[in-house]
Amino acid sequence: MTAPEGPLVIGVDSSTQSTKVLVVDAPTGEVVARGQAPHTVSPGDRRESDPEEWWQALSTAVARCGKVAGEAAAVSVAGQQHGLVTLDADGRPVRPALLWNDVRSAPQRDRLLAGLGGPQAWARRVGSVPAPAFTVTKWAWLCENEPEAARETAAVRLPHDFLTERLTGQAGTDRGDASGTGWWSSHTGSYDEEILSLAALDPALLPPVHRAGEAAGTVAKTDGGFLTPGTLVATGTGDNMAAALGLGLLPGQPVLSLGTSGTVYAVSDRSPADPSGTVAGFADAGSGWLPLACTLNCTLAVDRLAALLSRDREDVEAGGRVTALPFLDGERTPDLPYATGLLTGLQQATTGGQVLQAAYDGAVFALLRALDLVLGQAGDDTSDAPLLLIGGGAKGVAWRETVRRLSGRAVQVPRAEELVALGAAAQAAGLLLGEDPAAVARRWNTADGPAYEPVERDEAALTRLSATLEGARTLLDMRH
Ligand SMILES: Nc1ncnc2c1ncn2[C@@H]1O[C@H](COP(=O)(O)OP(=O)(O)O)[C@@H](O)[C@H]1O
Ligand SMILES: O=C(CO)[C@@H](O)[C@H](O)COP(=O)(O)O
Repeated sequence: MTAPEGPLVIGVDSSTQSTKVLVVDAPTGEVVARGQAPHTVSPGDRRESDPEEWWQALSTAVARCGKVAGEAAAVSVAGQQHGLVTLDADGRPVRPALLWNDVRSAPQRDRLLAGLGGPQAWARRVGSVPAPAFTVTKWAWLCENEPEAARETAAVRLPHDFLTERLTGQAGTDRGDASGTGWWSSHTGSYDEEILSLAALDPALLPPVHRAGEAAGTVAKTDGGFLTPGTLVATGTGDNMAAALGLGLLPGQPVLSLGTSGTVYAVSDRSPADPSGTVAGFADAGSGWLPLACTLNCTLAVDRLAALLSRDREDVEAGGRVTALPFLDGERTPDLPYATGLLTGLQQATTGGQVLQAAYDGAVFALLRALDLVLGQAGDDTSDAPLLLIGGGAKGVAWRETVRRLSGRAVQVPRAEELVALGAAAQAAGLLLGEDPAAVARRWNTADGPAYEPVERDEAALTRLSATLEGARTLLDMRH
């Protein structure tokens, strides 16, 4: 079978909760088909998923797009960042992948920080101070807790590398996703041997890092023949880098993404280095950078509180003095990996709707607190730019109104949904057409959507949240 010539391309978003696939017309950006399939994440303290399930989900989601998927000339896979995928000599997972939101590697993170001379040394060297999300901390956890699994590992991959390699039969990653490992420097654009040695990871286990715009290969063969052999495969990238591409983002445009993770970021022409560790100095999927802060408790935490209160997620009420820090899974921003959720200010008159609103406030507060630092690292004036609101939560009125009230900024909600998959599609289209993927996305007008005027910032709520966070630090830092 010969590979199709286009104009269709496929963009894949293999994120925490599901795989989403879009078949897109490369010249116009029109989405002609979409498919989705869920993932399983282990409950309790572990956050693990089986990479084989991602591969199956990819096959199912492509099949759900219908026959048109077989007509695509190029494909690109974006994936949740940081996850540690360990493969044996036959390319089979040695164990389930340790995901970005698994905080069990917090003690190993602390030791790695000290081993290199503290947070400043890490920021200077690789652009980021690793959180327990970073792959390097997960590898250290594996070596310490499951040394046999570490010994059996013949290849270390990120989620999107694993899927791309399954498609092409060739190892490779990209600079965006590599910058979330902790062992690749976004300053020098190379693996850091001293850090690899500190983490006891053999560099031979790692994939080569493709340059932006390079092909990762072509579809070699797929189990169910779900993509046509010979189809071009772009490098792919991390999901946040893909969303930035999908928006055709330019410096000076801040983004707030509401998904399983909450993220705030901007693209930048300068290489970030935040010694406080709040801002990760990621590389983007092109030749620039993506200073970003990420929270662990966003849509799932608020949905969980809504479920506990037996309320619809939109059923919020204003008023009262209740304050919530919804750190149900520990938290990364602020850096409180051992935290649990906190509710304070409950009174006889407090209503369930006010408690739910407080959960939204707490989740958004954590992101907005980090946004100023992100924009400081990016270094571009964003004062006139609306905050671009994306991710599954951007569909919700309660999320949008909370962001407006606590930020005091204008907000724009792109009409295009699935910006991660669209960014991957733009990468595939860029490869097919020989164009810059971000320029392709700008031509597709993916950021267009309703704009909402600024409203007065709710300083009283922000002050209450700051005071609660500072007052409860000891409690939130306590190991349970
Ligand atoms: N209409 C909606 N209103 C508010 N939130 C929504 C809506 N639809 C989906 N969501 C939220 O979106 C989240 C998934 O977001 P998404 O960005 O797809 O996640 P992921 O991080 O897995 O990519 C769900 O946890 C859900 O809470
Ligand atoms: O850890 C980060 C960013 O550093 C997360 O943003 C992950 O990339 C997971 O993303 P989602 O599944 O929530 O999209």
